[in-house]
Amino acid sequence: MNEHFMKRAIELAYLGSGFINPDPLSGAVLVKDNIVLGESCYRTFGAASAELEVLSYGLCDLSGAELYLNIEPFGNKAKLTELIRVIKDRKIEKIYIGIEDRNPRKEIHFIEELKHLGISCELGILKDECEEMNEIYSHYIVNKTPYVIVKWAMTLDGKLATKTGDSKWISSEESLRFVHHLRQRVSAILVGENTVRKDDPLLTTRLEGVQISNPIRIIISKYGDIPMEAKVLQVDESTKTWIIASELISKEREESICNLGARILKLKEKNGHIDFNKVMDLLGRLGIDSVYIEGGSAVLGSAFESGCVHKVYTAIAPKIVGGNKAVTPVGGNGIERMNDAIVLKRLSYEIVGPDVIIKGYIY
Ligand SMILES: Nc1nc(O)c(N)c(N[C@@H]2O[C@H](COP(=O)(O)O)[C@@H](O)[C@H]2O)n1
Repeated sequence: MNEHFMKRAIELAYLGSGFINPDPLSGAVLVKDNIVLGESCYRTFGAASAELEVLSYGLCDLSGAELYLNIEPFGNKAKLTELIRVIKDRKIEKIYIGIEDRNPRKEIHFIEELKHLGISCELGILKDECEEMNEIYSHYIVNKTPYVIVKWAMTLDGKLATKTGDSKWISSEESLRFVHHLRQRVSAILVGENTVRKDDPLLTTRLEGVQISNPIRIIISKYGDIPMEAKVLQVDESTKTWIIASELISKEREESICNLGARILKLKEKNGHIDFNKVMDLLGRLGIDSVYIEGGSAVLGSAFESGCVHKVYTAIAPKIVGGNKAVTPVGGNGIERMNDAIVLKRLSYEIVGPDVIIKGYIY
């Protein structure tokens, strides 16, 4: 039964995806005598917490009730003190918490405070699910650099496109929908200028029947060498674009891109390249907690070589295109010995339509 209510808290928490970054996804379920009395989740950045909201429902007697939270409540001292006061006043008997808040600067240790008050607390129900849903928060709050997720779709023979560069579409409609759920979760989506030139992608989130939030579109383009009519340069309130360029970008290019509403972020070149770790440091400083890299091959090569990738998704479509010139997913210099290969950890597989989606972690 405990897992059942925690599952519901997780489900609710996911409704905040894309709307509350860099705060954690949090859901709350209030239960008494195995009956759900209230449910809430954190869906708007800066709004009241899910826990406080669920406890303020109605005037019914909550003594002996239990509260299910996917993550330890976060926030400043005043907010948490108020929450603890309400929990005590309303005589909540037990609190089940999925995972602790990893914030190294937290002002109140919520679980310890409750224990001092004699309120029972159980930590670790559905821990793995709770960890995964808040992996972005848990990373960013400690490191202040974005959590980096990469994804590519490839054919069964490991190609990103045919030898002519044709890549639409490798994966199925079902896989594409899966991708849009990933886009919804993150603060930024990143591709290289070659992908913009070849695919002219929109890089927005498109999901039917769901309120969507578009990630900021980030394009790595040293000299802003992308067509002015590219879809990613058509910017409005809901579709922001940032170009990461070299400080050597020409004044004219910079002006034309900025006139379209995109923002240019300039970094020093190192050996003719923009250092990926510097990109991540900069984005972290700008409050970007998560970056989802969709390619192409050169950008994925740099991302892996820089060591900044945390999580990988690969959609493998049951198609074979052949050709030595057909590009493969991860470019760059590559390694010499198989023993030095990056080996993904905590692997899982999912059949999505006709494709297989592999998920794994670098760390
Ligand atoms: N999941 C997936 N399946 C394929 O078959 C693909 N070719 C890609 N490519 C990526 O999706 C981008 C297109 O984005 P929009 O739909 O225009 O927003 C493309 O540029 C690749 O990054 N992905």
